[in-house]
Amino acid sequence: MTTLRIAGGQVLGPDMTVERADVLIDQDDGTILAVGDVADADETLDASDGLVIPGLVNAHCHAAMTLLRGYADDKPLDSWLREDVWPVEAALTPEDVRAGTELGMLEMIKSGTTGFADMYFEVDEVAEAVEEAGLRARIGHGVVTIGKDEEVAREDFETSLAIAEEFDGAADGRIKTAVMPHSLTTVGEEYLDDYISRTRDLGVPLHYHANETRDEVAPIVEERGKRPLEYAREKGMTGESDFVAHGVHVNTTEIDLLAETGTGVIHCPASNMKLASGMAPVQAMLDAGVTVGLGTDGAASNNDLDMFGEMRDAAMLGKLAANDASAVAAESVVEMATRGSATALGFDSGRIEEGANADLAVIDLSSAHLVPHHDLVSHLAYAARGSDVRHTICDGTVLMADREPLTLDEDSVMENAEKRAKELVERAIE
Ligand SMILES: CSC[C@H]1O[C@@H](n2cnc3c(O)ncnc32)[C@H](O)[C@@H]1O
Ligand SMILES: [Zn+2]
Repeated sequence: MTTLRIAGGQVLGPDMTVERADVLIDQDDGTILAVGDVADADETLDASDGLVIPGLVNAHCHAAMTLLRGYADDKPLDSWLREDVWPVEAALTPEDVRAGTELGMLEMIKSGTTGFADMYFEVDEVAEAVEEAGLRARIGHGVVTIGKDEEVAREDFETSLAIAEEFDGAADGRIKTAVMPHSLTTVGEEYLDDYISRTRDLGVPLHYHANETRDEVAPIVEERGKRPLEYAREKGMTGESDFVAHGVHVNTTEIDLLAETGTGVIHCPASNMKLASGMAPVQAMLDAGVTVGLGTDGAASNNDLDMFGEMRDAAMLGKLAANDASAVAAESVVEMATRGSATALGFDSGRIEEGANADLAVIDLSSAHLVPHHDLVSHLAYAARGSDVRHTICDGTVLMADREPLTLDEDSVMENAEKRAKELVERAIE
């Protein structure tokens, strides 16, 4: 057995308390062996002046959309997608998706994220990139059927199922999959019965955008006389392993439905603010017992993949939404970004405890904006930044040490993404 000791730091425990401790990792099976005073190990990573936290889990994103960062801003969801994003995405090549995914993962590793969920296209490229970068991910091919002939729409769903089957368990189990219909309005009902039942046979989760904007909820209510998540339940799309992105416009019946079925909700506060989609009732969902995780969404609607920013946004927006300064408190957002997201994605991560996946980040506490150290959980939620991350470890492997990424070549990833992004946009607007 090869062991790694993260030594000399303070450690954030699963109950959100902070204690002085070392963390011992079994690098062969990628799990935490012990938390406490650890005498010896094959290798040591220094965490003095640091706080060891569970690696953050970005539970909803489209990593390759880093190529569209800053390409189209200041519009609402529907026109942003139809006028700007979808026309460019139509010109994406597999190499573009690879380059954008690598850039997204570089950004995530640098800011202490060790796991993510990704809905996009060219997923075989995404899978290879995840394997190379060393992160943990639940990935899937996003299906859109509106505006497509039946044959093409069915092909899209077949791709999503085939990808889910092929890559589940890849990269030594770091990669898991899901079938990912884009949303309840962009996928036709005529396809759901068949493909949802085949997803269940495959035994993988479903992940889709739901209740993101008022404009998306209204037609479902008008046409079907029921709320979107009631429609989703009727179609068999809610359950313990399933997770929806956004859940902004959910009423009390839908909140109860989410809690009863165990369906996870991934809160994306920055994207919801930027596209003016609305304020999710996060405290009400937490009070009802819904599993709530946190996600950045794509970098084109955020515009970064920094989960520290997302925690801060979630806390701030949660208070406004509830009209209550005590709502969505620091502990709640840290819990959401770690265990909440990990649970929603089905990862045994998000907690520093013997037996859990060794997915960790070490935060450097020595910067001016983190002094004094009254309450380190408060700092994680309100004051820390992605650039405070010193080391990132996933599955027992060190992905970044002393701010130097080890699995991705930082300069060439950035250079390639810059070039591909420029050529992509030129091709798309030709
Ligand atoms: C079919 S792959 C995923 C698809 O989703 C698009 N997308 C990015 N952000 C959002 C969002 O906030 N709501 C809905 N859809 C979104 C992305 O551009 C891809 O086309
Ligand atoms: Zn999204």
